Amino acid sequence: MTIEARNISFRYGDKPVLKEVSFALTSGHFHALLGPNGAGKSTLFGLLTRLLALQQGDILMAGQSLKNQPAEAMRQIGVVFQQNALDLDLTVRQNLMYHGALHGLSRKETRARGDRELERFGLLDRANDAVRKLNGGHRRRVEIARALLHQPSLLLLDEPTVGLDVASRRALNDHVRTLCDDDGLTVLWATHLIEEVQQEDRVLILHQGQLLADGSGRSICEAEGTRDLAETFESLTGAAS
Ligand SMILES: Nc1ncnc2c1ncn2[C@@H]1O[C@H](COP(=O)(O)OP(=O)(O)OP(=O)(O)O)[C@@H](O)[C@H]1O
Repeated sequence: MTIEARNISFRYGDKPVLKEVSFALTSGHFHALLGPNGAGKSTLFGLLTRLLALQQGDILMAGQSLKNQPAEAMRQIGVVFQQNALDLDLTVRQNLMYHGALHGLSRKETRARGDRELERFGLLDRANDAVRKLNGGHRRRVEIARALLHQPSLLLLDEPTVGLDVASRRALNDHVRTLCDDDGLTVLWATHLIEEVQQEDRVLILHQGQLLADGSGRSICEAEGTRDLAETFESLTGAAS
């Protein structure tokens, strides 16, 4: 189950921001969408999540066209946006129950799935706490648990570690990798932080709206003749990591 972007171009007014971007993700893998600030990552996320309307090209989610079968396509994805989108005054479980209801899941089903996710995330004992009492890393975990409630095959995360300390960033990144290994989830993780990307990852480097590299971290470095991804990123984008 994968995402395929076909020839995506996008402009704000007369300003081109994405230029003929095409890629196909590999099922069950962790993909890093790496780009400096302003590269167009959030715009691409906006298109993948239908916050923005496609202007040119199409996106297939597990084979469903965003243009022609938007409801079916959207059911395939779970999304974690850059900004925290939980209700701080509701408990962890209430946040999950509400999301389950939005997806048409029964209360029983939502509770069972929610508890299973919370347990995996080591947060089941916090289910009845108001989200406000959780630290930033735990709040993000609850958001991921919520994004997985309707059992999507694809998980999209837009700079999910913004505002977290180094240890929480690493824990979150490791956790999402485990989801790929354990559940066969296909992940697209947007970031401008090279330390969140590993040589084994599929890496898509976006710069000024163009996809400059697409392949395993290792193969991209070999093609560029660089020692590591940090050097590759700097040589392709001019951005120091
Ligand atoms: N609503 C908008 N109207 C006009 N220009 C915009 C708008 N949103 C973004 N842009 C511009 O589009 C370009 C790409 O922005 P985008 O937010 O997609 O990049 P990004 O890679 O996500 O960067 P960041 O990490 O800073 O969010 C930037 O030059 C930005 O200034």
